[in-house]
Amino acid sequence: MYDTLAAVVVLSLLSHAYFKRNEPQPFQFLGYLAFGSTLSFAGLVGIHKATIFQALLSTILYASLYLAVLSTSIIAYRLSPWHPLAAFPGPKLAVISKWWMVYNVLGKGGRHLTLQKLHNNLGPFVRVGPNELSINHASAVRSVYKLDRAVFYQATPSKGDAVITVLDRQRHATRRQAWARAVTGEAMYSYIPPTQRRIKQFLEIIQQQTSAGKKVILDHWLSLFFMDLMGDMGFSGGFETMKAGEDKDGWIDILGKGVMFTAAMGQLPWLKTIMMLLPQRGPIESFQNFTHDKILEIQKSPKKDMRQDILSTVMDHRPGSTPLTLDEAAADSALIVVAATDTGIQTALSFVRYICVDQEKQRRLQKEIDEVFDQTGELDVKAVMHLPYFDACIQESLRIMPPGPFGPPKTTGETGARILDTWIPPSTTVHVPVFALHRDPANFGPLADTFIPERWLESEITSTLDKQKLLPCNREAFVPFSTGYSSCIGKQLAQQNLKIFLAYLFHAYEILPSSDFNAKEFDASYKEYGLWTHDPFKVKFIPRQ
Ligand code: HEM
Repeated sequence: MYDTLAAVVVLSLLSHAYFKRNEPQPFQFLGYLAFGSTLSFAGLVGIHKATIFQALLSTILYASLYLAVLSTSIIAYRLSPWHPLAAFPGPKLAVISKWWMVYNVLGKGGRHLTLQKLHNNLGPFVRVGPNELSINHASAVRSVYKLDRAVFYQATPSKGDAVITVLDRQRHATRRQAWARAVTGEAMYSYIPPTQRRIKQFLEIIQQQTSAGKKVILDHWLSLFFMDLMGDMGFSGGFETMKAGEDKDGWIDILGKGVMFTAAMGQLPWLKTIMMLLPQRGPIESFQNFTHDKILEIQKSPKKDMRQDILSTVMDHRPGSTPLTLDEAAADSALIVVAATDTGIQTALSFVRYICVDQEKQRRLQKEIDEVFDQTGELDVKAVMHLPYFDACIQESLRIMPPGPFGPPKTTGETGARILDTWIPPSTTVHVPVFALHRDPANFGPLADTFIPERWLESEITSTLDKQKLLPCNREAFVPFSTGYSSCIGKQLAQQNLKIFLAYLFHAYEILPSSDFNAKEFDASYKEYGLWTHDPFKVKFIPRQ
């Protein structure tokens, strides 16, 4: 008996040594466990002539002992001075298990603040997982962002890869070229007329709500606006949520939950194999049906009739490149909505949130914007792209509340990497905590938590405002769109959408927060789940003369 128990302990320790190098998939591990248990059961019955009941009990005992020793050995190793990341400080629970991060994302929604606090206390390198480091330093940004993507991205709940989840660099580059054709250069300008049509519709709704004396829940209408807009740009139409006054299919909600799911499960990518077995019902299924129909529509349409939308351009592969599979096209379709809606909503919301509480800033902004509208109310789209104060307000909105507060996770791969003159061992996941970086006084001065667009205007820093308070303004530490080979390909399109939308809005209305608005409470309501959630934001629109 004792010999067998000792053998189980040795087997556990040996399998830990093996799994450290060859991490098994969940079903593979269960397969090993089932195989071992079957051997034990058969041996007990066949060789030791045990009864079935005795054999079953003993097998359960051996399996439990095996799992207990394996877990203890893993935890002891992670906490030990022999672990390659032992020199980096971090919370014990984070060092032991990735579930610490999952809890901080799903359980608390306060990961952005947890990371900020940890860095304030422990310095630029913090161990936030058994094999993961958070690196909060402006000079680390470029070295981190040029590394390969971590397996985090493989947790996305879809069968095929979207451009954003492709790990292979060459395949990613080809997919990215197709996206570049769809959302940059000439293509970008073709989206201006549909954008203006949607803005007109949005303004009409605001007018109706305002003349009926209603307060407007801005985030609700922003969600519908960006959803309809991306329906037009992405698929040549298909969403009419503003008209309905609601997202009746629940797609915004479900795609947001998909991001939350990835943010949490990306910590445990092995869980995807299990999750994918669950039946996908409700909004996710109806969204998949929608994209499936659009994909077939594009596949069937003759080339000369190709529509000018993101999906058809992304699917229009060039000679020599592999066409997208149906699953890949479906994954890119979801990305069109995920990448562009919530990021747009959150940026526009932060912009309005900070401008509407400060009349001086709002008047200065409107003065600048009014100059690019003619007498008939027509906007000079080219000119609106080059308004310095407007630009500074958008930068500041993206700095203070970056729509992607957790930086893209990368891996040091098989070779390891040198970051900030520190050697990071192979197979370490590293990321830059964007929220903490953007709010760090080392990068944005003592008023890093305050919305001050002037910090982006060099002329103002040297003249009117107190230099001490606004400097430094470290552009290297400003990464709302990420940077490097996998940075946001839609950056310019995003800025075009936001500028045209916000220019029309502030040209037509003076915007005030509702009388019960409490800035402190509202800001404290922000929770980070890979994307932001917060309390509703109600505003009053006052038509301008
Ligand atoms: C304010 C608005 C936006 C922000 C702040 C933003 C931010 C980002 C960030 C941080 C990434 C890198 C994510 C990662 O690597 O995990 C990214 C990637 C991406 N974004 Fe955006 N984005 C915005 C709008 C858009 C728009 C309008 C589009 C196009 C319709 C778009 C398309 C993409 C795509 C396709 C990628 C993946 C790029 C690649 O894998 O090479 N984004 N975005």
